[in-house]
Amino acid sequence: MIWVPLRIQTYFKKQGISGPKNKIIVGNSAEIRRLFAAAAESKSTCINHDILHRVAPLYYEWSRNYGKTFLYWFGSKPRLAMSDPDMIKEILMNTIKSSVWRRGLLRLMGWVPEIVGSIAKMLEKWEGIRGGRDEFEMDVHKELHDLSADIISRTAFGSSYEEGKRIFTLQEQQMHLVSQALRSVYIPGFRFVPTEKNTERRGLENETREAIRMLIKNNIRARENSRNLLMSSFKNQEGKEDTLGVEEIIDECKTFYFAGKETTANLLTWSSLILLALHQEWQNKAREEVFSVCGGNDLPVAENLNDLKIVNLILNETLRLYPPAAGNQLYFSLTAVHHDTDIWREDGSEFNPSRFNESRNHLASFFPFGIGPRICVGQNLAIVEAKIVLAMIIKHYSFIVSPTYVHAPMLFISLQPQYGAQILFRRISN
Ligand code: HEM
Repeated sequence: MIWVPLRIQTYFKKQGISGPKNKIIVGNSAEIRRLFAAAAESKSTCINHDILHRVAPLYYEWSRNYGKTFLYWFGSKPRLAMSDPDMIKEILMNTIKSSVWRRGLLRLMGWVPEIVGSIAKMLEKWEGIRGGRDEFEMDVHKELHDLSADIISRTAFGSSYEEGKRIFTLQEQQMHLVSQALRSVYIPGFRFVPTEKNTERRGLENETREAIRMLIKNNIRARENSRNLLMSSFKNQEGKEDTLGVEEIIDECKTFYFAGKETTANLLTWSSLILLALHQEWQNKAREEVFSVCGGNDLPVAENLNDLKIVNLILNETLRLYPPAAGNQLYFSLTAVHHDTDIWREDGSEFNPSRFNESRNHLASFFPFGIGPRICVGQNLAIVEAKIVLAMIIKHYSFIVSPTYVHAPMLFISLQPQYGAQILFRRISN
């Protein structure tokens, strides 16, 4: 408890890496909690994309005192924060082992009609809300979460949001508990102590597993998909062919449900709506492109997607400024690298999608989906989904942020708008 942390600190010190003072058992947990609480309370009077102090407050604070690479302690666990692309690449490419998710989502283009159908259903609902008015206001954050949940349920499990709803609700409740746990002191083995929160966590975990088990059992298509995605053989860590057991399949389905819904919904919220509502010139450019590529077709088809180049630039710029996924061990580094003005020049905190027209110098200067063996398997699905959503919304509505919108990005497992995403829509076509 004393010697191991001391040895680790001395080891890093010799390499010129220091950090905030470690306290026995609790590490820097108290400061981490304080920094996050202060960030959540901070309000800015103007909207800008300089968000590091809000979404990665500990990186923001400590990197100023200890440099871009520093050591801090999450309870008794050491963590190395860094924003040097070479180091990050080295770690993500060479030291992290791959999980079984390496088959990828082969049927992606075949899923386009399902994705389009799901969005059309959401837009029908929006028309109901508009109720013939020229303009209407809506908090799109929840809408886009439901949409993303529906799409992941249909594409990966062959079921609908209604069927998967219980699983999403359970996962949201788990998210709250996990988020609380992440901000409290880490004590090895404490999660096995039967406290109220731990019992609740275990109950939710068991119920989620049971719900997925039933979904796989009852829904024939879900069963086929899970066989395709998960039950086929894969190469294990020793390079030998292997298959998954039922409990492992349930584990992987859980990841899939969670990873697929949260991140994509947040990408959609930031890119499709908040950022384009704030940057009308890019909204207009994207609309012109969508009309010219998709023509009179009301609904985009798979063949249109590659030609949506401006939409692609906008999505990349959103993923750079507002990287949605926080599950990554290197999250703080990810946000820091994406906002680093040494890498992205002095306008690094501005929304400028055309920067992605230039080639990048370094693989690890932009990695919203991770790098190396654990790179996100859902990235193509996420991009295809986001392109179609953007294209379909932009064809029907122009939009600005509502005067009630408060720009407050907050890290809550993934990157969310703390007070919602209130957007004013105006219908532009019938
Ligand atoms: C904008 C959307 C998304 C972002 C930004 C994102 C980001 C990421 C990142 C950074 C990782 C790597 C985590 C690590 O290093 O451990 C990851 C892993 C993963 N993602 Fe995504 N993701 C997105 C959408 C999706 C979707 C739609 C799916 C499923 C259909 C998905 C499924 C997964 C899975 C299963 C893993 C774990 C892979 C493994 O452990 O080998 N993700 N994602």
